Amino acid sequence: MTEILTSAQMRAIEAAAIASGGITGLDLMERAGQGVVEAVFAEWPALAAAPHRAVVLCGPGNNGGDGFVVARLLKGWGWEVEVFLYGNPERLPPDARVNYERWCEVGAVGDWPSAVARFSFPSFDADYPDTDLVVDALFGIGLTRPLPDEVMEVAFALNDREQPRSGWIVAVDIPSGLSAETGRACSDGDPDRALYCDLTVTFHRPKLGHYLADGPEFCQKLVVCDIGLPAPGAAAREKQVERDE
Ligand SMILES: NC(=O)C1=CN([C@@H]2O[C@H](COP(=O)(O)OP(=O)(O)OC[C@H]3O[C@@H](n4cnc5c(N)ncnc54)[C@H](O)[C@@H]3O)[C@@H](O)[C@H]2O)[C@@H](O)CC1
Ligand SMILES: [K+]
Repeated sequence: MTEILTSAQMRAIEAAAIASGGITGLDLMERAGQGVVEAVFAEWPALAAAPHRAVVLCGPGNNGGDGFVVARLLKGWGWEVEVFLYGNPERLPPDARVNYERWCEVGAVGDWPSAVARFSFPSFDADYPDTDLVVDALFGIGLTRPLPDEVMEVAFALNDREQPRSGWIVAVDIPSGLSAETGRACSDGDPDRALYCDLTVTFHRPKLGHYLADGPEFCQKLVVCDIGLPAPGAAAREKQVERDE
């Protein structure tokens, strides 16, 4: 049976693994980004066959940090990558900040008004070449309140599937706007206040929100990626082995 976690359980597992000294948050973030790229290439082999164009939307927390890793890795594959940050780079949490800096060594970061302009009609339609992949690294399991209006401006454009110029959309951990606990958009009643994705790549174990309520519709295909965290009960088993020796 698949084990499904709450956000709090996932945080506790990550914190325990980091505290044990076996792995750093930065390692986990790198593996998360690698897992997203691998899942994208496995899902759409044509994207792995030659460099394409991506837009990476990064948020103000560690989900955004995963996005900077994905951007750097895709650039390493020869892709053309545009990155936009919703938030203040000075206030990124430490691991996300490191990956922001690493990205800045190889590419530019647009601010959020530029992202809104990028996806506004009619410029989205007329002024920009097709994008093959949008990476949603805005909010993950840390989303605590409804998506801000300026983020929804971009999400509405991407959710409009009559305008297929954005290519495939991959969600890092969970589609932005969706509660990892309830599977509903964090909103005061608008069920569409989240980003509809084609592929969702989550880490270690699925979360409740991937399966409950509207979760499956927002996530579409769900891939669970191993980022090197211990399996449930592993710590207890290790202690048992120590006692037996
Ligand atoms: N070491 C780690 O903690 C790891 C975290 N990972 C990634 O980190 C994510 C969790 O990171 P965080 O806990 O930083 O959370 P998020 O990155 O999901 O978002 C938290 C940030 O968004 C802000 N926020 C929340 N709701 C908002 C709203 N409606 N409007 C504006 N700002 C809002 C919070 O104040 C905080 O700054 C996971 O989903 C996963 O993608 C992975 O890299 C694996 C390792
Ligand atoms: K996300």
